[in-house]
Amino acid sequence: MTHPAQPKASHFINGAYVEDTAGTPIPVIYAATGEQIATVYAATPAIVEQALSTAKAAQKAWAKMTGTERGRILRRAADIMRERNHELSVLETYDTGKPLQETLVADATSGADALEYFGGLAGSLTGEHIPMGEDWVYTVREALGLCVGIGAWNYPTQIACWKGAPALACGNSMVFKPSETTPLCALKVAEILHEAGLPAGLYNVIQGMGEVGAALVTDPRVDKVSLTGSVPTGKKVYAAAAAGMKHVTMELGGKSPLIIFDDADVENAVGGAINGNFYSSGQVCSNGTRVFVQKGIKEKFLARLAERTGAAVLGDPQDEATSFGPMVTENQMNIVLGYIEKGKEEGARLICGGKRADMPGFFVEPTVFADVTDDMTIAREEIFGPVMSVLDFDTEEEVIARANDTEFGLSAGVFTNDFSRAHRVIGQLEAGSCFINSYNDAPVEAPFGGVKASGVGRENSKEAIKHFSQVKSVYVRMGDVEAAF
Ligand SMILES: NC(=O)c1ccc[n+]([C@@H]2O[C@H](COP(=O)([O-])OP(=O)(O)OC[C@H]3O[C@@H](n4cnc5c(N)ncnc54)[C@H](O)[C@@H]3O)[C@@H](O)[C@H]2O)c1
Repeated sequence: MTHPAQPKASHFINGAYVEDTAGTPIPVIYAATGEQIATVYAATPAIVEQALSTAKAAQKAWAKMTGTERGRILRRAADIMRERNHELSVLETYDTGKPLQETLVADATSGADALEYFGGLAGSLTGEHIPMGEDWVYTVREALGLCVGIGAWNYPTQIACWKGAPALACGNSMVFKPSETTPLCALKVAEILHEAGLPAGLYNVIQGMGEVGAALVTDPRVDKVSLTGSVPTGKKVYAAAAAGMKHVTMELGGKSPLIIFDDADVENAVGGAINGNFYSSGQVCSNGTRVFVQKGIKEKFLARLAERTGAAVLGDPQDEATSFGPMVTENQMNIVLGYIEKGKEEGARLICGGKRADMPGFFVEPTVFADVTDDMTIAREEIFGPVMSVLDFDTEEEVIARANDTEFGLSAGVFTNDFSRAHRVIGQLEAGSCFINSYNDAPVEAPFGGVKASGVGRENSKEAIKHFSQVKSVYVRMGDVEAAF
């Protein structure tokens, strides 16, 4: 019998599901059991061509509609997503292995927030009037044209919406390629957008590995590329886009610092460290995986952290009582286990976890290492799994320098009851998305993105509008033209 997660077809192009079994088969494996639940096929060159030519042809008429008309469709899609939240959350759990307890509140919900927010903004996208004496300049905010979105595997619904919603609000069309690891959810986003009244051809989803992504990025018809992925992929995609002088948004990886001062509330700091390391089994780009704890609070912090981490419920992710799911793939599990072994070898002190869980599926226990030093591999490289490194520090000045000593700059957090210190420290941290006495909140109203190797541009908020549109300026002369001859 066909599994309920199996989509109607692999691709969604020009308002309809499209299949082409000539492409490489991509098995969809449910991470909690290891069983294959669906198959999709990578886009062939013919499918890539169909998606790009459709998106190119549909864009101009869409950009001519008023923002309010475009926004109404996005807001209708948001309503449909909320009505179907349960069904979409179950699918997100099949796609990623993340527990339903999380997906019910984080994924389709966040996707719907983006559609609603950018739907609301669409009618307000205007230019400026700049007086120049008798003359004047006016500016017009215009769409970029055809945008490509490329997704990572940790938030397939959210990423499809965080890229699609602002792109469409500004009058662009999009071809979205989900990660080959989680190909299912973006198809539902496309289906819902069209059900809400989106004209055919404006939001297309095609499947495939890196080479399909590369074919999209290098196509001369494409005006902008928005990637969520790792730093090595980001470097390749950014370079390919630069060769065609295309706009980019790069949402890449991190190794973010979370700094806990002696005067912090211990329960809140432990809660922040758990949210910043173990949510989605640690598969979150903004995670605060270098937890710097001031020496006076260290043992108290570690004791409560170990106690509370012991309360994680590993199990069937479709059971709402489960609070901690598997790694997305067997390969990702092995990468994470490799880092855990490195941590042990390099002399970090294991506080809890530290191995594969004794159950089916790709589960790794939530793991905490203490006495981690700055030069250890687990403190330097992005692990993308449930491995928290706790490092000691003495002074504010010292911790700021150590926190910034990384190529990454996605996020940073500070826990302290001294608010002048909180703002002083955050002001000196090299990171794009920061938190004070909290961690990993990502509301659509707040800009999200990184500095240094963690990325270029911002998603969400009004900032995203700037990255999916461009400004035309028009000088208007009221008098005669003076010329030299
Ligand atoms: N900053 C953010 O918003 C954010 C959010 C989630 C994940 N991430 C990062 O994503 C990474 C994990 O995701 P992943 O393993 O899927 O990343 P990845 O870099 O392996 O792949 C990302 C996407 O890029 C595609 N791709 C690969 N090579 C390509 C090429 N040459 N041209 C075009 N596309 C190509 C892949 O098929 C996939 O869809 C982590 O580093 C994580 O930190 C960042």
